[in-house]
Amino acid sequence: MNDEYRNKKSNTSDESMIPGWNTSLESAFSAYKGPYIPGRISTQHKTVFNILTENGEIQAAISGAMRKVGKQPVVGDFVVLLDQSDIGSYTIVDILPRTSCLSRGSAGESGEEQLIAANIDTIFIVTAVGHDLNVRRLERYLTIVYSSGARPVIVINKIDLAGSLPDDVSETIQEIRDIADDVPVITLSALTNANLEELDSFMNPGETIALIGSSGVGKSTLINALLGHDIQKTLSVREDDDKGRHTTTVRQLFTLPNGTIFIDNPGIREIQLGDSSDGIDRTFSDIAELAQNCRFKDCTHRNEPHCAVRKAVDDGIISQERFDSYHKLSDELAFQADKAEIGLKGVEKKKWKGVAIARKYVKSKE
Ligand SMILES: Nc1nc2c(ncn2[C@@H]2O[C@H](COP(=O)(O)OP(=O)(O)OP(=O)(O)O)[C@@H](O)[C@H]2O)c(=O)[nH]1
Ligand SMILES: [Zn+2]
Repeated sequence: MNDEYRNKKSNTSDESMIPGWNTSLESAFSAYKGPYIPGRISTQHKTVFNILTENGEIQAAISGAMRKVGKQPVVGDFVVLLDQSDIGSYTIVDILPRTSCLSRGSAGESGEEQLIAANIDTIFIVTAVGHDLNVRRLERYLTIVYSSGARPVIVINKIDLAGSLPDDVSETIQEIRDIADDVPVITLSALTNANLEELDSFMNPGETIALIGSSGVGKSTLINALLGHDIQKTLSVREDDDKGRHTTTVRQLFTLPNGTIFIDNPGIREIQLGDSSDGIDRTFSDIAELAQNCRFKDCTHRNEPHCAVRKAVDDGIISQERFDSYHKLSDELAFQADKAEIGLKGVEKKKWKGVAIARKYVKSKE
């Protein structure tokens, strides 16, 4: 634990309750006179936000004026709240200037981009030795991070498995170091904690970090290792949802004992890259493997002669259901890609779990 930070925390004003609050925010906020307090969005619900303030964690919605102009805060935003705590109410009336914004953009005609999180200083791009380790994928993640304005750090997790894999991991890691240029590349194991301390120099008190990377690379495990607890247990908050039902949510913004702030939310987790064939190949690796024996390199396994995949279905090696589902998903992904839609809008998430949707374009931030 950083002593300097501990001292700062124990004897500063109430605003130190707002993780990441600093002097430039202070001066931006000083324009507000009256019953206003600052806060930071910690969790985003449909219309309500959880906000960390000097009065503790509160819930508020945005003002009508903000709604009218389409101003939407996201996790990590520093906001201005109209404090009507005497009547038990707070309203978000403004968003303080952002230092970075992580978004996924649609390349559609509207050019609309979907903001996911704001004011992230550093993004750990997490990958893992094994299937996920891929130079091209990392290049795309780097594009996202660069356009967000945050500083990228490449984290190669599961290094404990390196020795037991058939392929030469060290060669790929060297390739990654080559394309990474001056971006730090850290190899570690979130499971055994090997090399975990190499992340220390990127985790400064008061700075905000987010993790992006494919599902299963170990983002949760890494956060747990850094936190030293089981995060689900530590950070779950029981509260009422928009319909008044009790729910358990995991706080999306939290502070580590050393004062580093982490943002981990579904929107960030859903940033998955890769062209559609990538995702399909991962989900249907058996079919992808067989497809190497099809006569045509671009065989769609429908009508082409000498299709090894259809033969495997005929031979009962691959079930008809699996084959059908493969085609169904390929079609849907192709459709999605054509629309160049980024996001999971209108798609049942469950169905898509584990499938990397084509996220063809990453719009740079405004
Ligand atoms: N061998 C090994 N396994 C690991 C390591 N880190 C995580 N795992 C395992 O990898 C699996 C996935 O880890 P998670 O932390 O759930 O991955 P995630 O990136 O959070 O996945 P999503 O929640 O889907 O985004 C789990 O079974 C972990 O135990 C590691 O360093 N070494
Ligand atoms: Zn084929």
